[in-house]
Amino acid sequence: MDPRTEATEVIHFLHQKGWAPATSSNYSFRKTGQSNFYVSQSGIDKGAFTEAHFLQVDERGNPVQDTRKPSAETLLHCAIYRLFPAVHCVLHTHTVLNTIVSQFYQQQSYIELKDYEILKGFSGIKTHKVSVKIPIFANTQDIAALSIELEEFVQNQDPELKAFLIAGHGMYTWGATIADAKRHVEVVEFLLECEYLKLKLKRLREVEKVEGS
Ligand SMILES: CSCCC(=O)C(=O)COP(=O)(O)O
Ligand SMILES: [Zn+2]
Repeated sequence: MDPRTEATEVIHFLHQKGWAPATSSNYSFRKTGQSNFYVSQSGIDKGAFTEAHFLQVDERGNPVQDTRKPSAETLLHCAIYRLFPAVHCVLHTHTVLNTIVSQFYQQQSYIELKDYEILKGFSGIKTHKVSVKIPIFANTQDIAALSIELEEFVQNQDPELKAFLIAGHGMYTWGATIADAKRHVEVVEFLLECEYLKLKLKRLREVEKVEGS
């Protein structure tokens, strides 16, 4: 399938799931062997997104013969493609869960996902007996600074990074193919829901303990 068509289908899937409300979220794909990539136009309602809303940018995020505005977060996509040469698709979602969980866990600066079977949905993971830490960066309107922070984090702390959260904002993940990136979004969102519910159950148990004593 043409990557533009495939990526557009994924965007509609994410929008239908409620993971890209209003004009939030942005997406990109890169063709094999190219440094330029295609990123979503800024400010588009993702329910109305069409293939024509992708525009070509160079590796620094500058539009190639196009006057339209690429996503305001294009520099994060640039950083991810620079860091991971095998990556061909980057997906960013704004979900209720990734927005609130990232704020809730912001102080510890990461959320740890471990002992879950679905972790095998991440490319390269073959067992549930792993711990995947999703870092949480502070939200900012300075995307250039955030992309530098991301690059330094990957280079110095986690060269195998699979996804990251921006507090009160959203989640980024990526993959070698568009299908891999979509699967990674589903894995992260599923596990954030698990962590959220686990936390609620823990609190419930604590309340029951206090009330029972
Ligand atoms: C209305 S959401 C605020 C911007 C944002 O976080 C986002 O993901 C969409 O920005 P874009 O420039 O890609 O439309
Ligand atoms: Zn965003």
